[in-house]
Amino acid sequence: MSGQVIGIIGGSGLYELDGLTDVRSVSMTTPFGDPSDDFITGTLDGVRMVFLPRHGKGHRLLPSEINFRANIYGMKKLGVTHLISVSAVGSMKEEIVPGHIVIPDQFIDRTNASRVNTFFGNGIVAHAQFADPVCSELSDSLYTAAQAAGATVHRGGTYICMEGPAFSTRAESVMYRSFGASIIGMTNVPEAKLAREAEICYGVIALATDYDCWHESHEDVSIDAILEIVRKNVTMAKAIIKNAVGRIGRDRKCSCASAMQYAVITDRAVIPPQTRANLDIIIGKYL
Ligand SMILES: CSC[C@H]1O[C@H](OP(=O)(O)O)[C@H](O)[C@@H]1O
Ligand SMILES: Nc1ncnc2[nH]cnc12
Repeated sequence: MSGQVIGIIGGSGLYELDGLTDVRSVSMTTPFGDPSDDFITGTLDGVRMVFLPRHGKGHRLLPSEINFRANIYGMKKLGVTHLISVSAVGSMKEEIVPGHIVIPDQFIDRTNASRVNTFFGNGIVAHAQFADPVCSELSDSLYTAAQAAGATVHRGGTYICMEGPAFSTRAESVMYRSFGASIIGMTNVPEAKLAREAEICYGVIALATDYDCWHESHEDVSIDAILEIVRKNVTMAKAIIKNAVGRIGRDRKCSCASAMQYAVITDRAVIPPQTRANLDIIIGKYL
């Protein structure tokens, strides 16, 4: 059994993983509240895995209702070193055709303050570096895994994260294109920020499902159209995950595992005991 533990957060249409052995369901409450659902742990090709459906089983949670902190805390507590987000996204570029896969390398955050996207506060201040918001090593593995699964895959691109739940207006969609966005979704930015704070490598497998509402010769985005593309591609998404598992190295050569080493500015002597206790699993080694 290898040292790495791979977490998968399944997005719209991915509510379970195939092929796991030694499967267990882990129910957890955290100092930050309840995760989206029970975590499913198991082994895939000799690698320990943890799976969580982002919106809960049966897709019960709005993007704004997801307790991202509890989800990432739970992943960290279960030993996850590499976290893969699987997400349905709108395409903001002609060449990213519905059915294609994108491995994004940048984000633009258009969510609002209703999303809690940090473990800090309550007497402790830290500022993580976020210039490169995904792990490039993990993203390389996802890219080659997607190619091996036969996907048409785009390496790099900017994911714009909107609040939702309503889809964008046409004016917003056109504006996001002028920002240079490649894809649009509602979930990945809080997750990426919290994964960085928890020193977990984070990478994204984004499945383009629609052209949002900017494309003059395509239908405006609808749930029907998204689900049709997701259903057609869920087997491929699972194949990409399976291929990726064998490609993710045991040794982390990236800087994700020490991302918070110099990030905490607060005088250790004034950190409230409860705040310190809540953060023990996340960055206790620096406190
Ligand atoms: C079901 S359409 C909109 C919904 O799908 C995406 O979710 P996820 O990232 O979890 O796959 C998008 O972000 C919206 O939450
Ligand atoms: N067009 C879109 N906008 C936001 N989230 C999405 N998820 C899938 N398609 C989307």
